[in-house]
Amino acid sequence: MVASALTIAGSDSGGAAGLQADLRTFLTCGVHGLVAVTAVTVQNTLGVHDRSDIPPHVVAGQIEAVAADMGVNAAKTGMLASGEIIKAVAEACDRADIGRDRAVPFVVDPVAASMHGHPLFDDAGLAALREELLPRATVLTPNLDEVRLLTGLTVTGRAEMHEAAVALHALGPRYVLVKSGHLTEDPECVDVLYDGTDFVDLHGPRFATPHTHGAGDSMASALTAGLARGMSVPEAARFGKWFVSNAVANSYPMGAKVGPVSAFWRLAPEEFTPGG
Ligand SMILES: Nc1ncnc2c1ncn2[C@@H]1O[C@H](COP(=O)(O)OP(=O)(O)O)[C@@H](O)[C@H]1O
Ligand SMILES: Cc1ncc(COP(=O)(O)O)c(N)n1
Repeated sequence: MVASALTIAGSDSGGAAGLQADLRTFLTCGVHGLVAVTAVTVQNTLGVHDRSDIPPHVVAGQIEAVAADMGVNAAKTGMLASGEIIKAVAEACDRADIGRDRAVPFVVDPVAASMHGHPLFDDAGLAALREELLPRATVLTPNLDEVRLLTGLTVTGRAEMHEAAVALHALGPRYVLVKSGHLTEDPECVDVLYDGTDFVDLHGPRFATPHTHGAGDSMASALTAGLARGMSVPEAARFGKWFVSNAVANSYPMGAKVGPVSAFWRLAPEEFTPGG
């Protein structure tokens, strides 16, 4: 049986982040990708220039249609665009048995802004994220900007990442995975997983590349793929960290500013020989 993973996310026309990064990661991690599109962004390496949100009932409909017919082994969120979409997602996830303490593990990546600083949801979205999604999350995967938005804590070092994980765990998720990409002074890139009792430090090198667009989405979607394939949360977190470290190591320039991380590093070399 091929496992399936669902991403509930926005489209990035630049193909670096959003549902495009998620589907590419699912593919290279050997799971079938299912999608509930929340918004279409007009985006390139310079920023998010425009967007159109999908009606909430259409977002919910996509989740329920694939869950009822095809089955979902794990699900994740990315850009959720608005409070109304978040409420519709929460209700659809309940109907599809997605969420902590339910059959289908749920990774909530609390994407609040693009790396260029453009907001990807409004104030109502932040309130709905706290009330509706954090308590439903099997794993919450914030970056350090999202930590500040959700807790008010400013993290400048590894010890503070542990404090932030404790504060976030109190908001309802089963596990918290705090991502360390923004601690640019740290020679290593150590993410932290916390289950309410124990901390697991996920070690990895810090690569000196400016091209990290889509790193967060790739980490969360590899983690989701691991869960879909039956890994435990700590195992899937290690898998996600391993996947994204390689994706950052193989990132490439494209466009005027920050280029994408690569999911290609897992693909086999081209075997077709023209005329052969
Ligand atoms: N320069 C880097 N070298 C190695 N890993 C990185 C680097 N930047 C980010 N990562 C990894 O990519 C993932 C995303 O990190 P982060 O940048 O904090 O999130 P986001 O992309 O959501 O802002 C994390 O697992 C982090 O450890
Ligand atoms: C549609 C969409 N979803 C998510 C992100 C966040 O990714 P990043 O932090 O790499 O900009 C994005 N820029 N666009």
